[in-house]
Amino acid sequence: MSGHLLQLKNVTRTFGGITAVNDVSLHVDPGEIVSVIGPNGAGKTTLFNLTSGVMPVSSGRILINGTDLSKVPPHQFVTHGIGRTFQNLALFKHGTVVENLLVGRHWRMKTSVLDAVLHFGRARREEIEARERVEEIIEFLEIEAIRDHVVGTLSYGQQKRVELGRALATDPKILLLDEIVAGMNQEETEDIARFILDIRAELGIAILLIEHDMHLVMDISDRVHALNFGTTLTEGRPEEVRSHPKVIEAYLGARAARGGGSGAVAAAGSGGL
Ligand SMILES: Nc1ncnc2c1ncn2[C@@H]1O[C@H](COP(=O)(O)OP(=O)(O)OP(=O)(O)O)[C@@H](O)[C@H]1O
Repeated sequence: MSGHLLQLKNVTRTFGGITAVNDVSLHVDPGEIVSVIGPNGAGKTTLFNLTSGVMPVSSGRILINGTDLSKVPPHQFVTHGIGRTFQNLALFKHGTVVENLLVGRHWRMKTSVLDAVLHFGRARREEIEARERVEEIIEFLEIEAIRDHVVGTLSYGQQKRVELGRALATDPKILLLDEIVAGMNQEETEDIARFILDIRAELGIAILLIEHDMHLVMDISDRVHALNFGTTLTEGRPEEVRSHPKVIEAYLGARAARGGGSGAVAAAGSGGL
């Protein structure tokens, strides 16, 4: 058994002729905040999709607390403690904040519909627990004022916070955050940074994040894993990775290929890469 909370061992994913993720190994220990960085197309989202069970690996292994997830059906990754947010909001826009958070909770509840009929008492207890947990998360994320608002009417920053809440409602051991601050203003970004640190400190949840915002990466990460063309460039403490020649080259190469700077490159540049 490995001592790591999450461990990816030589993970590869191909799409036809494209190797989106190529022999990547990484780990996250309890209480750690680890970031995955890399220019557009580096394989970050694919790596997240593999880690959260959205798609299977072509080869390699993913372990959580030493348990190999290769035989675990995708929808059960969540019951093994892997929670995530998505790059494009994946909330139920017509539902309220509370309803969206309850959906997250239900993803990990044990009671099936048949169980609910046969064991009404247990189902009811779980439902009460779910509502209590959702209320705790609402308080934690300071979204009491919008708890009964329809999600589609909320600002983008608020919706992102609800998505964070829905992922927390699954009671993850590790939370995968896919570009959580993309499209946010500075104030919203600072709020999210604070929540990420609080999630680790107060809830004891480890975090793996994909992030283009280099200020955020440098501020909150314990370790950074840099990818390019699906392959690990380097891994280490934020300042080591930022100044690593291969990382600088990858970002400059991406900028040159694009004929300027945007997205990852601009963010990386502004972060002093
Ligand atoms: N479903 C798919 N089918 C075919 N190719 C894919 C698929 N998903 C990703 N790819 C390819 O895999 C490579 C890695 O893509 P991925 O989206 O993982 O990169 P990324 O680092 O997340 O990029 P970005 O920063 O733009 O989100 C790209 O070349 C992409 O075109």
